[in-house]
Amino acid sequence: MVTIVISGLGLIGGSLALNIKEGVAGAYLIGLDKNQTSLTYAKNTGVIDEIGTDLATDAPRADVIILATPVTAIEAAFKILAKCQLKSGVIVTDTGSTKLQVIQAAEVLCEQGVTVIGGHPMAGSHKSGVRAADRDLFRSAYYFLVPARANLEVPLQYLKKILAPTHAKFLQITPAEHDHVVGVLSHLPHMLAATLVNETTSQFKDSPTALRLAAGGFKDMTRIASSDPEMWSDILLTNDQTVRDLLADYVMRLKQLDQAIAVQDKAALLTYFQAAKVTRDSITPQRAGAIPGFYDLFVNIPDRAGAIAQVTGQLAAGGLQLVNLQILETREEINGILQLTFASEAAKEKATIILAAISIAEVRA
Ligand SMILES: NC(=O)c1ccc[n+]([C@@H]2O[C@H](COP(=O)([O-])OP(=O)(O)OC[C@H]3O[C@@H](n4cnc5c(N)ncnc54)[C@H](O)[C@@H]3O)[C@@H](O)[C@H]2O)c1
Ligand SMILES: O=C(O)C(=O)C[C@]1(C(=O)O)C=C[C@@H](O)C=C1
Repeated sequence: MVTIVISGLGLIGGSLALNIKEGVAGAYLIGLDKNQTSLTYAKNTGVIDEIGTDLATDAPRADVIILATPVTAIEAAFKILAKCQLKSGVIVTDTGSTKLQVIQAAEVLCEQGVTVIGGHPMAGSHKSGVRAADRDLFRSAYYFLVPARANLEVPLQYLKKILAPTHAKFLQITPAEHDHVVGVLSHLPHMLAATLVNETTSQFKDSPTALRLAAGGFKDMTRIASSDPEMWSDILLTNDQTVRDLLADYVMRLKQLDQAIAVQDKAALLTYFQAAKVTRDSITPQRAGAIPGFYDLFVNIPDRAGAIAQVTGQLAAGGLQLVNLQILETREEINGILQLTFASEAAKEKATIILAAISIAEVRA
C-alpha cells in the first residue's frame, strides 16, 4: 500500500486524486481541505479513501504528500511539515503555479533530509473546486518537476510512477526557468485578461448591459478572467519581479502599437499583426498546453432546438467518436460556433463530409 496525503482537494488536487486512485495499485488517499463540503463530496464520490484530520496529524502516515492549495498555503504547509516526524523516504511535492519562492520555502524541510520535488501541471481551468475535477485534465499536458536538491533521480522516478496515470508529459526544469516560462505563457495572459475585463467595466459604466454584445474576440481573450482571485493574487506576488518585467515589456509594445496608429503607419501595423499571426497559427489546431495532436473542426451551428443533438447523432451514426465538444459562441437567432475535437485528421475529414451533407459547414480550419 502507498499512503498519499493530498492537501487541497480543489480542481488540481481533486483531478490528481482521481487519476491516482484509478491508476496506482494499492494507493490509499487521505484528503485534507479547509473546506469541509469539498472533503465530504470527495469522500462520497470515491475521490479519496479517508477524510484526514489535519496536516500535522496525517503527514506522518504518508509515503507521498501532495500540496495542492494556493501558493501561500503551500509555503505555510512546509513549516508545518518541518515540525512533523515524517516517514523516512517520504516525498513531498506540490502543484503551485510558481516555483522559485516555493522551493526556497521548502528549504526548511530539505535541511532535515526530506525529499522535496516541486511540481506544476501546465493544465487547468478558470473553474475551481473539487466538483470541477476532471480525470482527463492533465492528459498530454506538460507537467513541470522541480527537484529541490541534486541527485534525486530515484525519488523522481517514483513520483513519476505515482503521477503516471495523469498521462502528462514530465519536464524537469529549474525554478528560475520555470517562473520565467510560466510568467510569459500563463501569468501575463491572466493579468491581461483581468485588465481587459476591468477596462470594459470602466468603459461601460453607464451601460452595463453593453457587455452582452461581446462576440468571440472578447470571450476568447477573457475566459481566464473568471479564475480564482485568491489563487491569482498568490501567483503574482510569488513571481513578482518576473511579472513586473513582463508588464513593462508589454506596455512598451502597446506604446509601439499606439505610435504606429498615431502616425498612420500601415506598414508597421501589417508587420505587427503578421508576426503575431504566423506565431499563433503555428500552435493551432492543437489545444495549447494540452492534448497536442488532436484535431479541431469548427462548424456553424444553427440556433434551433436539437441542432447539437443532430450533429452528435450524425457523427455517431458515421462511426465517429468525439474527443471533446465545446460551444464557443452562441448568438441569439444566428449561428453559433461549435468546436468538435477528433483524435485523427481522417476522423476530422470524415466528419466534415458527414456534416456538409446536413448543411452544417466548417467555419475555420
Ligand atoms: N487552476 C489552474 O488552472 C491551476 C493549474 C495548475 C496549477 N495550479 C495551482 O494548483 C494549486 C491549486 O489550484 P486549484 O486550481 O486546484 O485551486 P482550487 O481553488 O480549485 O483548490 C484549492 C483548494 O485548496 C483548499 N485550501 C485553500 N487553503 C487551504 C489551506 N490552508 N489548507 C487546506 N486547504 C486549503 C481550498 O479550499 C480548495 O479546495 C494552486 O497553487 C495553483 O496555483 C492551478
Ligand atoms: O486553462 C486555464 O484556465 C488556465 O488558466 C490554466 C493555466 C494557464 O494556462 O494559465 C493556469 C494556471 C496554471 O498554473 C497552469 C495553467
